[in-house]
Amino acid sequence: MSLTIGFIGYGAMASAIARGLVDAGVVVGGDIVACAAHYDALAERAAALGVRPLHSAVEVASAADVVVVAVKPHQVEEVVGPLAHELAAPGRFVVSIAAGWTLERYRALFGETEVHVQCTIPNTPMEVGQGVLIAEAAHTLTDEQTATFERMFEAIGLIERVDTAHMDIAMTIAGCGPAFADMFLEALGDAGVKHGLKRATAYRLAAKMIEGVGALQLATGAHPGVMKDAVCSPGGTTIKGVACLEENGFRGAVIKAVDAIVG
Ligand SMILES: NC(=O)C1=CN([C@@H]2O[C@H](COP(=O)(O)OP(=O)(O)OC[C@H]3O[C@@H](n4cnc5c(N)ncnc54)[C@H](OP(=O)(O)O)[C@@H]3O)[C@@H](O)[C@H]2O)C=CC1
Ligand SMILES: O=C(O)[C@@H]1CCC=N1
Repeated sequence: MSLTIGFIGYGAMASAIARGLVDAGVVVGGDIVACAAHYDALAERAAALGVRPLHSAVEVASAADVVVVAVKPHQVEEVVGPLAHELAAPGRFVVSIAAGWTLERYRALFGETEVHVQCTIPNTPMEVGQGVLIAEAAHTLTDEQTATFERMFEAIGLIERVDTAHMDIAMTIAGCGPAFADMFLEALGDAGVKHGLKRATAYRLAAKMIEGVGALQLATGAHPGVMKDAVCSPGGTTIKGVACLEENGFRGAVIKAVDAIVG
């Protein structure tokens, strides 16, 4: 794809997307430009992929065909607001990954200036081409820009379009969920070590198990309860652990964690 992709903010999520795009062959590192608050640290991080570090957001906005807004949500107004003129250049479009930012908020930010915007929420597994990208159903990309957007992100994950009203809950499941899954992975690793497994072995077993469970559910569409029942042999080992998780409010704790984010 002959495109320049610009990241305004090049932290954890932006660099995961960049790595995914380069490894998937969507672009080469030299087709990516980025800026951050601290130029020297950016230059070091960018070198890993051959990404071109720039000194300011306005330089990124002027150089890129696709501008990815990847600063913290509370910084979008201050950092991206003044760039409306550059972002409105013909052919250019914005992909926002900032939590809580919707098309309506960008419209208010840019006022009269017509900028093509697609709001999204990615997740960290994009780094290895196994991500999810929540995309707001309402957007202002042209058909051609939409095709470019889809070609870019389909290479590194599943694109799931949701209504504006469901952006926050979709973000919580797919965008925040990796941290919950990481905690589960870490806990299984600790338990494995407690019972004598090498840590690396325990993580490998737990990670592949989590990957496989996701793949099985996606392939069969089976109800998770049915999948769980298939593992629990009558009078067997698994049901003892399941009963213990129920006693400790495992599922309730997960639902409460989601409530804590979406309110
Ligand atoms: N992490 C995740 O899993 C996900 C994150 N997101 C969204 O992605 C965005 C970034 O999050 P994340 O990557 O985790 O955060 P990070 O803190 O890792 O990255 C933020 C980046 O913004 C840069 N920055 C700060 N101020 C400026 C500025 N004035 N001009 C240009 N760049 C600036 C920082 O620079 P420096 O490094 O020099 O300080 C850093 O590179 C957020 O909006 C978040 O909601 C969405 C989904 C998932
Ligand atoms: O924690 C955060 O705010 C970001 C948004 C979704 C995942 N990480």
